[in-house]
Amino acid sequence: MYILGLTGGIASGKSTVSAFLKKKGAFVIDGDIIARQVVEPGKIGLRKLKEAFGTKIIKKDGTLNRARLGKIVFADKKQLKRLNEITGPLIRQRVEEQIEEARQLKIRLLVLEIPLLFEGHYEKYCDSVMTVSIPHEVQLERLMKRNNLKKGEAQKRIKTQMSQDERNRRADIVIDNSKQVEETLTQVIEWLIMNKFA
Ligand SMILES: CC(C)(COP(=O)(O)OP(=O)(O)OC[C@H]1O[C@@H](n2cnc3c(N)ncnc32)[C@H](O)[C@@H]1O)[C@@H](O)C(=O)NCCC(=O)NCCS
Ligand SMILES: Nc1ncnc2c1ncn2[C@@H]1O[C@H](COP(=O)(O)OP(=O)(O)OP(=O)(O)O)[C@@H](O)[C@H]1O
Repeated sequence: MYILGLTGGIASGKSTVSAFLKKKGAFVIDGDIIARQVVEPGKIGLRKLKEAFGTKIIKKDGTLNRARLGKIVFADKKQLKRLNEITGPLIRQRVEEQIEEARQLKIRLLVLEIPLLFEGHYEKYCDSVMTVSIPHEVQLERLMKRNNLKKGEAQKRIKTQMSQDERNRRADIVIDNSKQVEETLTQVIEWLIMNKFA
């Protein structure tokens, strides 16, 4: 089984690329989905978050108030560290389990889509790492639009992550997503063909 790591800054286009890879037959493990599952009602993750951040981050229906927690952690590094210490190990455990499940299924191409791939050293599970890259201004614009954030808030979120230059330096493949989606997917197809997955 070939494991391709897929990463990129917030709103860079990872989901766009991974949806395409899925369409082309890859099996995708999505870090953002796992991050949501580990804090579902009844899970130990949610209990720990409640202990750390208080009941103000829990909605009336018992689910996590993601917008409220996001406001707290993306404005304060210490709080973000606290969040990561709680969710990080839970996410890693599920990722490792899902990699094993994929091995049993004899999957040929497994995509590990993890926003904080290098920060969490997930490259150690991967045969190679692809990063989706866009200029800072485009990233800011797409993030503000998608998450309905003010410029300052969007800038803060971007700043909590590794710089794009650093990520591009560490990755094996850099996909430019600054133009039309079709142009982005052409680069992905080229990689699939070169590596005999298409
Ligand atoms: C803070 C939370 C509640 C905000 O929820 P929200 O629905 O607004 O965002 P969502 O989960 O869809 O994440 C959107 C993007 O934010 C960025 N992001 C998420 N968590 C983090 C983090 N801890 N550090 C830096 N960037 C992050 C990623 O680029 C991610 O793709 C949520 O992101 C969370 O629980 N984060 C901790 C889990 C985690 O580390 N997720 C990353 C997956 S490896
Ligand atoms: N080439 C493109 N041109 C214009 N808009 C794009 C392009 N690629 C992606 N987008 C838009 O930018 C936003 C971010 O894309 P996407 O959700 O794929 O990024 P992501 O890296 O998965 O984000 P996150 O990690 O924050 O969840 C989306 O609203 C998407 O529709």
